[in-house]
Amino acid sequence: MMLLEANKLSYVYDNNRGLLEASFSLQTGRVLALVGGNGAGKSTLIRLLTGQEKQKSGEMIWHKPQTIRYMPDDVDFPSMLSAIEILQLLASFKNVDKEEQENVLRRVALWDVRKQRVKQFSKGMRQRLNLAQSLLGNGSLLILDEPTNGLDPFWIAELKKLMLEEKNKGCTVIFSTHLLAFAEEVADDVLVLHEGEILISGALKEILLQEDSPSLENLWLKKLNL
Ligand SMILES: Nc1ncnc2c1ncn2[C@@H]1O[C@H](COP(=O)(O)OP(=O)(O)OP(=O)(O)O)[C@@H](O)[C@H]1O
Repeated sequence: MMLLEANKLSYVYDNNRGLLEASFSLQTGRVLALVGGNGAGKSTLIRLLTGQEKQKSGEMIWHKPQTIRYMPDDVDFPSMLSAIEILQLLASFKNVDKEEQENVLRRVALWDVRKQRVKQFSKGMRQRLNLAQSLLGNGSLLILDEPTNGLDPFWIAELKKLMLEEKNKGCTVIFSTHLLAFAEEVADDVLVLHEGEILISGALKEILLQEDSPSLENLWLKKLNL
């Protein structure tokens, strides 16, 4: 079932960079990877999808109203609060009960340190707390901005499992990443951005077959003539 259609979606900053006339569509229950190099436009697109910014031109048609759960890329938690206090605070906005808060903390292995101040957390632990808060609630669309940032290989593998669990519950997942192999392992669909424009978009397996490319990395390098 169609979830979203973007038609010539643009958000251009004063320096003429940003996202330029992006057109794509997304079906419900799919996992979409937004990939591309630094400055390609991934975060700009995520800001439009999450409603943090409004496009300057073009349109975004949601075929079904969505409750969005969101993992930002640079979260600054109040460092004097503990992990459980932060989660309780965020859970109160989403009407999530205590049991679910506890489950989520266990899922990201922060249960034992839940009473520690976030100030004492490593980068990866803060990122796992960020992941935990995004998993709270029942939003039908989960948007993750660079979720692998700061995670070690074990947690990258766990993240993959968590994302696929959400997909299996019927949730649509959109995430951005620089890790092309990770994108290939998790995503059904891919949107490759380059300098604000869409270079490749569609079902990943079909694209690789059509382009006769062994991997997304190979295809990306080929398209950029690198
Ligand atoms: N606030 C801003 N003002 C001016 N230009 C901006 C602003 N934010 C982003 N840009 C420009 O828009 C383009 C797209 O940036 P964006 O942050 O969306 O890229 P990205 O794909 O998320 O990059 P990265 O992988 O480095 O996080 C870049 O050229 C960037 O310089």
